[in-house]
Amino acid sequence: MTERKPLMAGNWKMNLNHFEAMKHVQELAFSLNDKDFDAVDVAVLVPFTDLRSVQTLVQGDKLRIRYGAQDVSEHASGAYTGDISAAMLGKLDCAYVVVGHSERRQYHGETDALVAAKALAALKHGITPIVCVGEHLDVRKSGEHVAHCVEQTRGSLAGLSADQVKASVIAYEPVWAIGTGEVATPEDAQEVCAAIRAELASLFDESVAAATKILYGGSVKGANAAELMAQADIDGALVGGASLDAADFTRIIRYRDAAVAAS
Ligand SMILES: O=C(CO)COP(=O)(O)O
Repeated sequence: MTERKPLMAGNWKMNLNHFEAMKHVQELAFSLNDKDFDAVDVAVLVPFTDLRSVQTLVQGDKLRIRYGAQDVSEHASGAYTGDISAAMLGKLDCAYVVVGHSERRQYHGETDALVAAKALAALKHGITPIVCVGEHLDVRKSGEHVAHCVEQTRGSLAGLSADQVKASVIAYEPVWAIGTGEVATPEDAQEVCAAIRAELASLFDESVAAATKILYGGSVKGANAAELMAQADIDGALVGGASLDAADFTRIIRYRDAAVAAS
């Protein structure tokens, strides 16, 4: 039996200014209750410019919503114009930071080695990195998707200790399913998440494989969250578009209700 508490993380991407962020977090907090937070960890991953406002709101109102950023520098400090360090995110009490999202890999040329360095920087400051991996459509069509994602996982965790991997989250996001409405079937998502978990067992040991959360991301909505969450190796979701809608994000967080209704 798995003890992994599900995590539903909303990646807002480049949406919502700090005023809109506060309104959205308030709306989300209003629609969730203690039972939801007891069952599922809920996080919002917001633009840097929203962090301070979200922190003030979450701490002022003692909300159980966690928050974090969408990227972090691999460097500690210095002449890196435009970058934000893990120490800065730590000062804002960020619980999470996304590293290696496919959009950063695609538009900013991020490599597995850089992603691993960013994950290490986050961990050093007590921030959980959400390490993203996933294949493009051509790789999926060639049938190489499992090998590709396993390789990407290995590269993106290079240099992390067993304990550091346990303190991380891995997100499998097939690029062809992101923002397209094209969700991977639960079986497709499970296949890759299981392979990633098996890789953790072979890189480290069974305890690392059993403890590390693996999320699925790519067109997750209230309507499909339950069937994805029914898979043995899927421990939550990294949600883009649907996380901008408090009602739909709430349905995702309450995926168990949909599962009950369907049975
Ligand atoms: O990239 C994603 C989350 O990080 C997924 O985005 P969508 O949920 O909009 O497909």
